[in-house]
Amino acid sequence: MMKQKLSLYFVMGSVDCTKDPLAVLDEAIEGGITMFQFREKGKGALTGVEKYRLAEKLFERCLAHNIPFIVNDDVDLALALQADGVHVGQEDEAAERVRDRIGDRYLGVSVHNLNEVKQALSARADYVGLGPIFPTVSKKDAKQACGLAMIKHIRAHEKHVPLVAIGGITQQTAKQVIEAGADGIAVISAICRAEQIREQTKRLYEIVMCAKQKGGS
Ligand SMILES: Cc1ncc(COP(=O)(O)OP(=O)(O)O)c(N)n1
Ligand SMILES: Cc1nc(C(=O)O)sc1CCOP(=O)(O)O
Ligand SMILES: [Mg+2]
Repeated sequence: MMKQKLSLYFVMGSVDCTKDPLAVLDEAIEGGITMFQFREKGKGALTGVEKYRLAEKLFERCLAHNIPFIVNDDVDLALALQADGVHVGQEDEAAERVRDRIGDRYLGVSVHNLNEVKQALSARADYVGLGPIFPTVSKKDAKQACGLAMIKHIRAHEKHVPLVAIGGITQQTAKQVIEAGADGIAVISAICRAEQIREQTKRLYEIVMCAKQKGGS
């Protein structure tokens, strides 16, 4: 179930969009995204009531289409909205504490190596986000790219962990990412920077689903 939801995970905030974020999300939903993360971060990001109002509207769209709505970093916001889950990184609120606060909502944890995967699992994470796989333009403080080899390494040691790969993934690389052992791809620019968001999202979805079918996951 979780592995299916991770297939095409769209991560986005207003800063990533060149047009109305609601219109971007609508098109991405029409294109077939399977999960959404509200990541309102970076220069010019909304805060306070404005951030809350945008989150509320994006959440409504996801609810209407049965797409899990995950909040990045901000556990208070996730609880206030009764969102489907939270995603935290190694420098955010500790995963164990987040799990205690959110109960059985989804918990995603960013990881960069096998040790962090094991820690995330002991904190009762529902999935891990491994990245950056490739260099990314969307996260200023991203670590060095770990490449497809890290996906293979983690999958060799943790056969069942729901794992989504993130960072610089495009239509050109999505197939290799799934073949390396990821259950899905998480993207910002491959959707936000697409000229035709609906069509490009649909293409990404087809690539991922086709690669997953062949790999039997
Ligand atoms: C699915 C997914 N994976 C990884 C991240 C990165 O989280 P983090 O390292 O906490 O960095 P920020 O996104 O908070 O800048 C993610 N957001 N989503
Ligand atoms: C939000 C995020 N986290 C990363 C990590 O490595 O943990 S890379 C990243 C940005 C992903 O955006 P794009 O698809 O445009 O490369
Ligand atoms: Mg974070």
